[in-house]
Amino acid sequence: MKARLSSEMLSPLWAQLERALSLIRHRPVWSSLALAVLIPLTLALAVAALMFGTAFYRYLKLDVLRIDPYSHFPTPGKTDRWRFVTGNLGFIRRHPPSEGHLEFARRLKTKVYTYRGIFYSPLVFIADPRAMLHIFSAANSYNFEKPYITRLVLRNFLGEGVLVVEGDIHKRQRKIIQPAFSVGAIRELNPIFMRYSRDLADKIGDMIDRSAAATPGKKGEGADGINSPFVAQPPKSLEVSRPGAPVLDVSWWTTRAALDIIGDAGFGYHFDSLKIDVDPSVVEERAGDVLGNAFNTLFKLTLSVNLTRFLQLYLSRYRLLRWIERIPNERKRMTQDAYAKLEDVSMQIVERKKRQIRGEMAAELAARGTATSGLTKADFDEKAADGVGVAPGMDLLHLMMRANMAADVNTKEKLDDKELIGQITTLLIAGHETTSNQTAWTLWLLAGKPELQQKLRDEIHEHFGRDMDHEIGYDELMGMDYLDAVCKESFRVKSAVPSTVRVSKADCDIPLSRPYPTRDGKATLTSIHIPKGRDIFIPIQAINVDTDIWGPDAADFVPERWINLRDEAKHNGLPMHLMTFISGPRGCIGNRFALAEFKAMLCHLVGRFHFDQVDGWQVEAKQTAVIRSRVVGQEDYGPQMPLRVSRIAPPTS
Ligand code: HEM
Repeated sequence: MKARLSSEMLSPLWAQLERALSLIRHRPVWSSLALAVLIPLTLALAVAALMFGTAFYRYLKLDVLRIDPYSHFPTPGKTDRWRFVTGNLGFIRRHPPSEGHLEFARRLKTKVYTYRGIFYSPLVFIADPRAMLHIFSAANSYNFEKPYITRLVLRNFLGEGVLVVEGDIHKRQRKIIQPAFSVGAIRELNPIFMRYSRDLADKIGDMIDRSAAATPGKKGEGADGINSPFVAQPPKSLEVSRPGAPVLDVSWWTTRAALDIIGDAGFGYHFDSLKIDVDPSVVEERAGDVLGNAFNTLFKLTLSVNLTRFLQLYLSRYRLLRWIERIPNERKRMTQDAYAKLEDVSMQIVERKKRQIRGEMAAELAARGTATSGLTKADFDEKAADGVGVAPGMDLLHLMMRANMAADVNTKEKLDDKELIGQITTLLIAGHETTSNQTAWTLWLLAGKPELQQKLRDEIHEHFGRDMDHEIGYDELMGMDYLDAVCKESFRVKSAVPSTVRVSKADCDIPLSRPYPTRDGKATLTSIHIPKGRDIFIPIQAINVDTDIWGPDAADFVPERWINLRDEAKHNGLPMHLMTFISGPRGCIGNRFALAEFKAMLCHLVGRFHFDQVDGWQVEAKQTAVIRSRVVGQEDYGPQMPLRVSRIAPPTS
């Protein structure tokens, strides 16, 4: 029956193929046309038949015969016209990040359900903290990997970095790089965070002052005022700008600051992206920035996914079809070229650091007067833990490489050059748009609540002075209570990475904190059985706004909740009580770095300027790898976070 069904399904395809071949045999003039049109058409039909066949088979198993392990889970049913192609993903995409999933949870009255992805593939949604802690625990983390396609795409520009690798390779890499992110090491980076945050504020101040000095009515002579644009200022923002209170895309500027910070604090590279002139007529591409340019090319190539690329990626999830990804084409050639450039500059950075570190180690050993052959791992662990001896200016890569060069680290444990290069691009991608977008969203949240903005500003002035003329150290920055509450509340309500996905490496059972209803409502689910190879959606943002943990106002931005945390939040077992950075061995290694950098930027911006939302403009979240912002009706301008920025009022006395 099975054989007859499939031959019946395939017969039109064979007929087409035979026609194509006979054209080639009998009419040589047409043979090239046949090759160019009919054979690809036949193959496309074959692929389509395979996919629709798979989708229909899944539908039968899940919803008709109900013989799939997920059949008894609640499910939202049909929400998309092309349900066998996009499952429920169209509905999810039409909503802001996490909102589509939360809407399903509300409709189904549960935090555990399944929905359908591409070609009806079943995904499970689990917004249960106990399940999350189980998945991300040290014991289980490596049984839940990133999906193959995600790793394939990321590998294009992250090479063998810690974000991409899995299993024992990840364990080995993480062990070497972890000490570079210790409190002691981050403390030493504080001057870098502060310096670039001050530069960022100076740039914004410069634009406000130029707009204040504007001659109303004088148009189009460079950024000399209100009638001329500043760099990266869309025309609509220019139209609503006022003298002394221009509307600026703050995310564009925080992204530049974060890029400069990660370049300098991450691996000692100076992007100098904040040095750009605010006058668009003098904007120049920095020809010398090979690393930045190559990275941008790779980023754009990776993000532009047309139908062919989508099919290539989708089919690569099947082991037998992985060769498809290796077929040479123009995109592949461009990707390889850009990566070669990136690799070349990164290798120069690595080589330079190796020479520096050898010199440093020799000097340290000479100063100790010991006869040992080198510094040991304990030397680095000890230093990283208390910060003693982590010399100022030692960037993350420098610390990673020092630990990697310790005399007593087994050669097999060490990171090779390719892996070190992978860490550079990983730092760039993981540590740049995340913090910059988080900062931009926080300014927007504060702009919507001026009284909270002022409360934060008062605390900032207590520490930095009314004119922001004091420098403060890491410990003082971390000790600012209201700032801490604002940052954590922002991480909670606008998590820069709102979700991620994992795949089970083997059949497993995931425990739940409480029972949830089954599909027919007649029984309950007390744990979840996940078959090998199934995708699990990790709802970071949804757990962060769970009313059971955070109370009925969970969706609102209320920094005060951190001053007196609810017991349910206090004991949820997550780092900082949040899902934002997930947890365990695959949790965000840069969370301390992110927090310190974010706080420094916020202090310098809120301490010097007042931020307002633009009347009548609706800012919406759009999910890419991180959540970005755009304005409804101004989608053509792409991601932006326009806010009206003015200098704070001078003291009254
Ligand atoms: C607001 C800021 C940030 C947020 C919300 C954030 C969030 C996350 C999340 C959710 C993951 C796990 C992703 C997954 O496995 O699917 C992650 C991983 C990672 N993050 Fe962050 N991150 C932030 C900033 C940073 C910064 C500043 C750095 C570096 C300086 C960094 C470095 C990394 C690295 C290296 C990983 C991979 C860790 C591993 O797989 O072992 N992140 N981050």
